[in-house]
Amino acid sequence: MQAVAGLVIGASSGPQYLTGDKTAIDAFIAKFDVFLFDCDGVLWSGDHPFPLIPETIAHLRALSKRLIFVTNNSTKSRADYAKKFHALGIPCSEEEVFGSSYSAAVYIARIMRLEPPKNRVYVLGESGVEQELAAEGVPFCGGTDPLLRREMLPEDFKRIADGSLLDDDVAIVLTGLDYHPSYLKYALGMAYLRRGAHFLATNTDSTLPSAGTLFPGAGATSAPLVTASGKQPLALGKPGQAMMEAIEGKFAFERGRACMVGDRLDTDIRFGIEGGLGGTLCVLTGVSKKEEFLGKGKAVVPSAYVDSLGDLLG
Ligand SMILES: O=C(O)[C@H](O)[C@H](O)COP(=O)(O)O
Ligand SMILES: [Mg+2]
Repeated sequence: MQAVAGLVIGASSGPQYLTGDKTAIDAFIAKFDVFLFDCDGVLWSGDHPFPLIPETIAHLRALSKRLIFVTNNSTKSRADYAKKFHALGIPCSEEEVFGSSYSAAVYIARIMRLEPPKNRVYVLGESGVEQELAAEGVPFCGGTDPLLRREMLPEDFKRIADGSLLDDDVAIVLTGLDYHPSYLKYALGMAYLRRGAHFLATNTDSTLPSAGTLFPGAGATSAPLVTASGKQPLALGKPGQAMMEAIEGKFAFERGRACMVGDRLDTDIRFGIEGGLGGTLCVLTGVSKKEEFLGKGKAVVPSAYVDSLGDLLG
């Protein structure tokens, strides 16, 4: 069974527990041609891969499964991720990575298509966002600009109010996971939103699983701007279906033969279920715990779950 509140799909026998059951694991894998893999909390925790990840990925490739790595972590570009995969010994090509920073850049460049010069993006986030915007030819400012990594000075209030510190070509404010937030960066973001800029986010995950624990996520680093502006951003990562359409457009797969593998119910599993995928697999090495989906009346329930991704080796 997999479900989102009010929408129940398949037999109501609850999610299948696969760990240790080789027959069930092989039968589950055989149902799918394509696996969409979340990254943080599934493949690794920060820079620490979970056990047997390279072997599991190689096993699925040997079964001719197509693999797409779908992460909400916007701090890295697809090129950065290909390097990380390589460094961790996980076979993967840049083409197989689809991150929320890429999703946002594609949405801005190919869907919004704002006319220059008033098409610049003010970024609250890290270099992954900037790299993907640059790859799509979208101009940007803010982000990793070292001039913004400083204290807010008294004269900054006046210069933001009179517009002399603002870029008149900014038409979009885009937030992502930001490891360098500052009052100045929020004040500039607020000023652009008050001027009518579109408010977008790569993702709004509340927490980031890393080093075996949880840290503030992208949603936490953009929250001050949400509170100050009273506006909610359009999120272009999971569980948003704009990302699913973009992935399907790029990889052309049959949704019924695809499985979403993730550690987070409100992003990964919801993404797979609302996307009408054939199945969802929850991995218990990250954010969500089995108590959150076992038992009656649970809002988001995966098709199956394992303790760790390496359990798929049986
Ligand atoms: O705060 C964040 O951005 C998220 O915690 C992080 O992006 C999650 O990445 P994912 O699990 O989708 O790879
Ligand atoms: Mg995750």
